[in-house]
Amino acid sequence: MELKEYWSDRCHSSDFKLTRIGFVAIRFRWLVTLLIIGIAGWIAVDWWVLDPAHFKLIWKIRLITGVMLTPLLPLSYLCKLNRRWMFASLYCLLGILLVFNLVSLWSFRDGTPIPVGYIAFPYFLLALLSVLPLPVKSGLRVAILVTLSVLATDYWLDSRSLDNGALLDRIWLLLAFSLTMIWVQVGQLRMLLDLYRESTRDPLTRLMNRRLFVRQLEDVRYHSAPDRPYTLILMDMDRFKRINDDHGHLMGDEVLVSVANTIMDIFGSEAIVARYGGEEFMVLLPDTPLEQGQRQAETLRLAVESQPVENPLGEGEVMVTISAGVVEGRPDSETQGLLRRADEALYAAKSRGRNCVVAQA
Ligand SMILES: Nc1nc2c(ncn2[C@@H]2O[C@H](COP(=O)(O)OP(=O)(O)OP(=O)(O)O)[C@@H](O)[C@H]2O)c(=O)[nH]1
Repeated sequence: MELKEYWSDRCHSSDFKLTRIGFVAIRFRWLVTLLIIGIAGWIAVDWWVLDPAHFKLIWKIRLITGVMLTPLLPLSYLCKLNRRWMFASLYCLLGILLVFNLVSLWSFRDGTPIPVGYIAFPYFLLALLSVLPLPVKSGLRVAILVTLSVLATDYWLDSRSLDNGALLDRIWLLLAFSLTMIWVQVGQLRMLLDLYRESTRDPLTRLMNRRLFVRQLEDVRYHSAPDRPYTLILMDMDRFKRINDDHGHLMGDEVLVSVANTIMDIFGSEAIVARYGGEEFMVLLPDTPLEQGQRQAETLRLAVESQPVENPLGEGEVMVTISAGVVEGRPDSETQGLLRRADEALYAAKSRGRNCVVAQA
């Protein structure tokens, strides 16, 4: 877990970004629904608390705010598409609510005592926004926007209210609520990151699992240009059952981890590597033609063959080999068809006696 993951979403994987945005979209929709009901429903309280002349004005302000918030409900379905839509929706919501805060406080400019619900509104808003799993940078932006808008509103309506200790008091409260909001937001982001990793990583090798790999494959396929093919390598350990039977499952696990490390060493961060099944690994090489992918698979095969794995119980070493099937994909290749072809190429490699690479155009 790195600190920069909490500071900004720039270092999150594109798949996690989409997962988080989908999560934010759902919470955002609930937030808007509650705000519409709450802001409009508060009319009943105002009818009870305010004098009739004031009530005549304030119920209209509340109703207009409710109506202005309504388009954010359909917008929340767009906001799950990408982060730009997400932030546009969030700032629209903030804009409407801060204007509501300004106009409703302005309606008390004649000196009528302001009910506590109106004074507390910006703090309530910060508390509500803590339900969104935002990184610190986004939380800070929201907090600064709310703080500046509240101080500007106060200054505009009554510059004396910010004299002496009043300004410090306001800033202190806003700071306390902002920090709490950011703290809760980051806590949720951390929980989401943990759950995401648990559901997309293989616990033994820490490589991505099949579910995430297929999503990544679809993403690469979608973004690849017609003249820039990508290559898929499906590899399987040879006679792995025998390793388990002869040396025990602990040794089998050690071999899987060792091969996973070798794959990462050979392909580096350019490739998308997954543990595809029990003793199967998959490598996706974006922007790589078949011949190049075949050469890299051969390099890997030789590397695995030349590195015997030491038994963790200190009972000697085990020789390991792999077989691999290599296929090339284009933007119009169907995901399932591509995976089936890779499986057929691997089957061909096994049929040829194992410890070999078979490429199929
Ligand atoms: N230790 C260990 N074994 C596993 C794991 N996942 C699957 N296996 C074992 O992998 C073995 C796969 O055996 P088979 O499918 O028969 O294939 P194989 O023995 O490798 O033979 P070929 O693929 O035909 O070369 C099974 O015995 C599984 O129990 C794991 O996480 N750890």
